[in-house]
Amino acid sequence: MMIEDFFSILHNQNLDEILKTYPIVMDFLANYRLEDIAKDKPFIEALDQAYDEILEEFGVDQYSMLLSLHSFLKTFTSEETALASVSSLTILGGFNKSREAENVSLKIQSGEIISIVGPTGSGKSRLLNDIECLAQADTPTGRKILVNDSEIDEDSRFEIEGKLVAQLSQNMNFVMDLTVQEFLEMHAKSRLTPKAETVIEKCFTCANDLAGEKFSKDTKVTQLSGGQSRALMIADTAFMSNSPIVLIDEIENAGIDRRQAIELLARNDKIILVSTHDPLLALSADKRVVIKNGGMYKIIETSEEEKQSLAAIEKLDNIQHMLRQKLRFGHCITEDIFENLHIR
Ligand SMILES: Nc1ncnc2c1ncn2[C@@H]1O[C@H](COP(=O)(O)OP(=O)(O)OP(=O)(O)O)[C@@H](O)[C@H]1O
Repeated sequence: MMIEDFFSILHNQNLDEILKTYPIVMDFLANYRLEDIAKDKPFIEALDQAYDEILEEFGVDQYSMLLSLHSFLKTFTSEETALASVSSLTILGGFNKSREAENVSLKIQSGEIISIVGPTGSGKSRLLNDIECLAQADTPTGRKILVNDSEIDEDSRFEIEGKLVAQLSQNMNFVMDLTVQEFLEMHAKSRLTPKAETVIEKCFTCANDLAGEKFSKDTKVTQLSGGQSRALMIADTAFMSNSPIVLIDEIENAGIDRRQAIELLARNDKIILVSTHDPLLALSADKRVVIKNGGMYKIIETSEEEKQSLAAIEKLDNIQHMLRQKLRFGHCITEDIFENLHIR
């Protein structure tokens, strides 16, 4: 749908017709306490009648309210389209650091979780970056990213880039001195999130569940620990972003419940790529890409045997977690801990 179509719809169609096609518009109206507005006229005419008080309260005039609804519809429908329309992502091989051809290409279907493994400095983040910018043989690796088997032309590449991909990177540095509540409100507003208050509450509760140490809504985001800010961003991405592709760079250092985080992010048939050194995460994925010297070297499908080994890995992981907690809370590591675990 073209942008100007919405203008003509908003000018010419009665609100009840618009609501039939776009029920989400009710959320927009509710945000401005306009649920009771007359529905048997076009929006601007209905506003004309009795809503001066509300307009004044929100500090907007009728025209800016119209623009706001227009951009709400535009964002909502384009995100819905982006989400609905990505059924696969294909990475066509380019070159490794020695300029040898990568003889591997990978097609990822929606709903799949892919891990990326390889030594430090081998090129895992580079692969994520290629996907984030929807590379078209114009990055150091020469890789090409296809969406639904098609190349992406220049215009749509920059238009869809931000909507298609959400990235959680290793360093979450907040520059603005906002509280957690203000930060979530700002995101909800900029993404025109329907039912913003409920979603903000969900994000906050979920971030606190994921993070080892609790924080409050009044905590400044600049004061959150690495793990807490990562947890906040994961919850934010899970509940407020409609991007069909989520890229995660090394979640293991974050001090949060990693598997819970991945499961949360993988809702709604999203494509998830996670770069990791963590066996638990690597084997929780459907497939893993092994990176060597900057190139995709192998794709390994997680076998049944490997999946069954996850229970044992989880036990080891719990032991690590228990040791970490003991150290964190000032306890000493003694022989009897290992004897009780039958490790010695
Ligand atoms: N195929 C390639 N061609 C040229 N340069 C590459 C290629 N792959 C990776 N690089 C470069 O190698 C460097 C290290 O890569 P990257 O940061 O992706 O490694 P990593 O595996 O994520 O490391 P870590 O595990 O330490 O986070 C980067 O400068 C990256 O741009």
